[in-house]
Amino acid sequence: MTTVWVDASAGASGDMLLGALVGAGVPLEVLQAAIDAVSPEPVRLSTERVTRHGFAATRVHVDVADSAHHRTWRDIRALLPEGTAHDVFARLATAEGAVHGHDPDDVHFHEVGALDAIADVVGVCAGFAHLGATEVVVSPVAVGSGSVRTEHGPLPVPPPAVAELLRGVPSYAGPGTSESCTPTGAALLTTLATAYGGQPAMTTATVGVGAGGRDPESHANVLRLLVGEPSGAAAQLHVLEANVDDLDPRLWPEVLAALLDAGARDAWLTPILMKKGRPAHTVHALVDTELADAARAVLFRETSTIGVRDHAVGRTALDRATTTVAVAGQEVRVKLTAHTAQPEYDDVVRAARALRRPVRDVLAEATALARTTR
Ligand SMILES: O=C([S-])c1cc(C(=O)S)c[n+]([C@@H]2O[C@H](COP(=O)(O)O)[C@@H](O)[C@H]2O)c1
Ligand code: NI
Repeated sequence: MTTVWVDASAGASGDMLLGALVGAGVPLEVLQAAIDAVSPEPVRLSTERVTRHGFAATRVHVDVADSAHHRTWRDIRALLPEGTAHDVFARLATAEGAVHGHDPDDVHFHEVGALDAIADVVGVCAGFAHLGATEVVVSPVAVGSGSVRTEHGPLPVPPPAVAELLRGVPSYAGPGTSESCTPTGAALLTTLATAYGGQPAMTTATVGVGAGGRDPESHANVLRLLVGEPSGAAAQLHVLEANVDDLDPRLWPEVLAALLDAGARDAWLTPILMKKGRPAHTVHALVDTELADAARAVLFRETSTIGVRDHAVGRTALDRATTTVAVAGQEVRVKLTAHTAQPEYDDVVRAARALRRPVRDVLAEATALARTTR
């Protein structure tokens, strides 16, 4: 399992991503070979060590022979096999088609001609594949502010294609006073991302710092990749909450069950006194980022709430394992940590009923047995 966290707090572009991948240890030859396999004309990659506001970074130069030749998505699709690079271009073409009111097939890729875009997209996808990324978490994306000069005159930042590509994705202006995230950068991030948010719990092995061509006064214009292994400690979770004063109380157990079925790690109620002295409940669900939407949907579907709060929370969990002990021949699963041995209560009740013994006796015996087997 390899986790990659993309720090896009200074924005993203194809060349920043290429630089960060090389900085994180992906051999340039891997990127070059992937591009050579599809490019209709020669493309040459080279690297340069640069500094951005005092920070060392890798810049990848993409030299193309015919930067004036514009290709449409129809042309490029014919060059690309099915796969992630194909998906990135399809997203880009769909977004461009939407904002210009064109058929995606007829979309021309901007400014520098399609070869440069092919190199960026194919190279970046090959780089992530080389890392073996199983989880790609993308930070909120800085898009910049102000305006950007294009062939067609000035465009507001974020330019229309970026705004379209980042629909449903956390983004903000960030430190840049011009365009920080290009359409190619946005298409790459949103195709590769498996989740969005701050750095996930991980043990970082390598850090890649990628620079593009611009070196503005305002900030270090770099994109960082943290590459490592996922770790269970201090996971980033969410607590969803809603105060409810008008639900038939008989429904609450099913609401909690539905939240757990939707993948919540825990779901619980607290009694509260609401405005106008009304007795009510707060329903809470502890969820992983990627399951928050599903749990939120349960709250809207199964309760009468019209709003759900969301707090990002840290959580430090002890490593745990499950063992099975036999109490007078009855199997009881026990959850073990370095400090605790906790029999599964449902198993204990089933065993106690089968043995016609008090639940607390079976609980004590299962706990003692688990401690001796540890
Ligand atoms: O020329 C056009 S139509 C144009 C449109 C847009 C839209 O967002 S729509 C953006 N741009 C700018 O082109 C450059 C190159 O972007 P890449 O993704 O190809 O690197 C960039 O500055 C875009 O904002 C041009
Ligand atoms: Ni455009």
